Amino acid sequence: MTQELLDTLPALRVGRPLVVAIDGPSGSGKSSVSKEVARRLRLAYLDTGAMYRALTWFCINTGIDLNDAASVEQAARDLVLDVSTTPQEEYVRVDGADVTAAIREPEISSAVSIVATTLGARTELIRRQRELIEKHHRRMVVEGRDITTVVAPGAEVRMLLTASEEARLRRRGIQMGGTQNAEQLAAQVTQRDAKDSTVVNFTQAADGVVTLDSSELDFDETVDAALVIVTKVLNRD
Ligand SMILES: Nc1ncnc2c1ncn2[C@@H]1O[C@H](COP(=O)(O)OP(=O)(O)O)[C@@H](O)[C@H]1O
Ligand SMILES: Nc1ccn([C@H]2C[C@H](O)[C@@H](COP(=O)(O)OP(=O)(O)O)O2)c(=O)n1
Repeated sequence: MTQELLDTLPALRVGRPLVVAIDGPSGSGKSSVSKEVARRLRLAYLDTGAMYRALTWFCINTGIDLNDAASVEQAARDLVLDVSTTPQEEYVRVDGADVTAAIREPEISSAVSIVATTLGARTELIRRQRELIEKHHRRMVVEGRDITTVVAPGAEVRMLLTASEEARLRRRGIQMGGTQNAEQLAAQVTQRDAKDSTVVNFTQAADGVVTLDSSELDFDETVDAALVIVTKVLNRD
């Protein structure tokens, strides 16, 4: 999709709200595709998964028992979090410390579901996510697991990005530089999704949510298909 064509869309005019909500399982391409979509549409960008990861990092590093729901919930309220909201730069800071790389470590990937399934912690992070969307005048691509259904069900565009399990495991394996064996990858992708699915549904599209299956598409084709969905949905309204 050419930039010229995108730039002529009336719905993209500065000042109009345009929230693009993208959900999907691990390794489906949410972060990378959403970031590029935000760049092309000149919108802000929020990776909500990074917030769950940052809270997990904070709990582990302050010795909070992840299985103690009340403590995790309190930690969510205490967390001093600064997360980037543009697709041009990526940073996550907790109490001013840069944890951008640390929150991607396998130790965090393995533990994050315990935090993400603590409902009180979700309530607090969802509140912060909505606040960030408002702060950016509702002009933002927001990606995660419950954006289309819970965080921003009123988003102008709602998409479920999927890919076969095989494609998702392969992509994550390449992304981790071949450092993880099949068992470790399954723990970080398939088993994590199974646990996360107990509190949010990101495997089936809710009413009004458009599914984009990227199994047979490469990265550029997926971005293009996502932009086609955005323009179609906006032209329909
Ligand atoms: N359509 C695609 N085809 C091939 N690789 C992809 C595609 N989409 C994303 N990727 C790559 O797969 C990896 C996982 O993508 P990522 O955006 O981190 O997924 P998620 O945020 O859903 O976990 C990244 O290295 C990314 O560049
Ligand atoms: N809106 C969200 C975003 C992420 N989560 C949870 C589920 C995931 O296990 C973790 C980390 O999310 P993240 O998007 O970083 O995960 P992947 O990039 O798919 O590995 O947070 C969530 O429950 N709700």
